[in-house]
Formats: sequence, structure tokens, C-alpha cells
Amino acid sequence: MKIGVIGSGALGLYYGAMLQRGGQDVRFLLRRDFAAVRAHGLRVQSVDGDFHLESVAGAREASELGEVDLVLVGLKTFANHRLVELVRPLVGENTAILTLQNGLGNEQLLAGAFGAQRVLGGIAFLCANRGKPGTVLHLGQGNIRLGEFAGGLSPRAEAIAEMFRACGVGCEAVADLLRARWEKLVWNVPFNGLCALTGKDVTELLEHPPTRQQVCALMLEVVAGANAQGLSSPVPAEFVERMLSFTDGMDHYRPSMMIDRLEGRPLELEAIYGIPLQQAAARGVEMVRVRMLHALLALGEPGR
Ligand SMILES: NC(=O)C1=CN([C@@H]2O[C@H](COP(=O)(O)OP(=O)(O)OC[C@H]3O[C@@H](n4cnc5c(N)ncnc54)[C@H](OP(=O)(O)O)[C@@H]3O)[C@@H](O)[C@H]2O)C=CC1
Ligand SMILES: CC(C)(CO)C(=O)C(=O)O
Repeated sequence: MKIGVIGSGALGLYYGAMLQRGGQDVRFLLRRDFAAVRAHGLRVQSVDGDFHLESVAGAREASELGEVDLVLVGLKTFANHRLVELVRPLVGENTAILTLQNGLGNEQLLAGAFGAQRVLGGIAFLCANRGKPGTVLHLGQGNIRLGEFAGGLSPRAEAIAEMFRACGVGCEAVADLLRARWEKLVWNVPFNGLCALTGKDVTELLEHPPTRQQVCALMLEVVAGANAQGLSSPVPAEFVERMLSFTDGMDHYRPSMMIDRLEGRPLELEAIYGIPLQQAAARGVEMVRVRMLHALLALGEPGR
């Protein structure tokens, strides 16, 4: 498969590298890493074993990548105002577009520009950070759950999931993408925001009983928001316990929103807070703690 990666940071470089190592024809839209990758290839430092790709196809302009079978989107959502123009040159008659970004609203944006039938979304359970230029750090996890924006289990989603698995990435096709997106928000809403706001990592938050309790309360609010959306089946309250014990297993992980705040970049507030708050409120669920967290995060944004 010809695959084009738009947004080649921690997530885009990691999955793109795995797919290339597994035999796919991958090309990357590169910015910060362009010169390093051109000179030395791409290095993946991974908990599953390091590897190096000597020859990597990359360009600084999307128009140089050519049409592909599959576009993988790994932009931060705060760069979504550029998303459509960056993806457009890669789209041919049969191109599918898979966004692995966090939060809500990304598939809608792509569907509005390219048609809902082209668009898939994926939820990445990945802990990856950027290393020095030309290097990506895979700290843990990596499984993906992906599905059609239009809903239902399609042969195309199954085939893409199979391709990821063949390249060493755990991947499952799901029929209800919206449910999977809300489940991911159960993790992202408390941890991304609280870590960005406090400068504490996930382990520090969970080892302090009062903040653990707040994490839990935030998760329950998101579950209530999710269950107002008419999902194929409700997200059970026990899901919160599962997310907490999953995170207990992470060793001082710093979510990317925390790193963005520490490094002075904008935060993915609209996709992870603004749109979920609107969608929950539209169905009669007011997520009060989430609203407070969103307000405090927005207050600290650059330029405010
Ligand atoms: N990192 C992770 O483990 C996970 C991330 N996610 C989600 O995946 C998405 C990507 O996250 P992550 O990889 O961490 O983010 P990064 O900041 O590491 O990567 C984003 C990439 O997009 C590039 N980019 C931004 N604007 C443009 C533009 N106008 N033109 C070209 N490239 C551009 C950046 O360029 P430049 O090289 O100049 O910085 C960077 O390479 C987010 O939605 C995140 O929430 C989801 C699960 C796990
Ligand atoms: C839940 C986690 C940390 C990794 O599985 C993640 O995907 C994220 O940072 O968004």
C-alpha cells in the first residue's frame, strides 16, 4: 500500500516507521525532522526493540508526496486549520484517509472536505514522544482501534487493521467509532488536562488520593457524556476502573498535552474539551468538572 503521513511527529513517525519496516511504501510530510531524516534516516527507540530505517521518503511540501492509497493523519488538532490543504494533494480517486488524532471533530472536518465515504478514524493507545531530530521514542503501548466514520464494519477497515497487524502493530476494526472515541476521551480528558495544568505526570496524580479521586470523578462525567450520545452500547462504569489500573501501569508518563504546555505550544483544547462539552450539553449532560478544567486550561493558552 502507498501510505502518506501528514503530521510526522511522535505518532506519525512511529506508525509510519512500523509500516515501512513491515514492507509498506510510506512517504512522510516532514518539517522539524526533514534534514535529519534526509541525512541519516529515521531511528525508532522502542520498548519493543530499537530499529533504524536508512532510506525514508520524505518531503517538506505535501504536493511532492503524490497520490496514495491511504493518508495517515498525525497532526496535532490545533493545526487542523491546515489539515484539508495538506491532505488534498495526496487524495486520488480511491484514497482512504485515516485520522489517528485524539478527540472529536477530526473525521467531520475531513468528511466535509473529501466526503464521508473516504474517512476512517483510529484511536491510538500509544505512548510516543519525539527525540532529537530523526529519532522517535516509543515508550509503551501502541494498539489501534479503527473504524469507518460512516459507521459499520467494512472490509476496508478490516483490511487496514490487518495491514497494521502484519507490520507488528496491534489493531482492531470496530463498528462504532464514536463509542471508541468517547472511550478514549475517558482517559484524555482527566490526564491530558490535569497533567498540563499541574505539571505532574500520571503517576504523581494517581499516587495522591485526592487527585486520584478527581481523575475518577472526571472519568465518570465523560462516561455520562458518552452514554448520552446514542452509542451502540453504553460505556459501563467499570470502564473507569479499567482506565485507572491501565494508567497505574504507566511509569511517570507525561501526556503530550503536558509536554505541549511545558514547551509553550498551544493545546488540543477544542478536540478534547470544547467539542465533547458541546456534544454532551446538546444531549442534556453538563460535565461540570470538565468545564472547569477546560476554562483553566484555556486561561493559560499563549496570547491570552
Ligand atoms: N504521541 C502519542 O503517543 C499519541 C498522540 N496522539 C494524538 O496524535 C496526534 C499527534 O500527536 P503527536 O504525534 O504526539 O504530536 P507531535 O507534535 O509530535 O506531531 C505533530 C506533527 O505535525 C506536524 N505539523 C504541525 N503543523 C504542520 C503543518 N502545518 N505542516 C506540516 N506538518 C505540521 C508537526 O511538525 P513539526 O515537525 O514542525 O513539529 C509534527 O511533526 C494528536 O492529536 C495527539 O493527541 C494519540 C495517541 C498517542
Ligand atoms: C492513553 C495514552 C497515554 C496511551 O495509551 C494516549 O494514547 C494518549 O496520550 O493520548
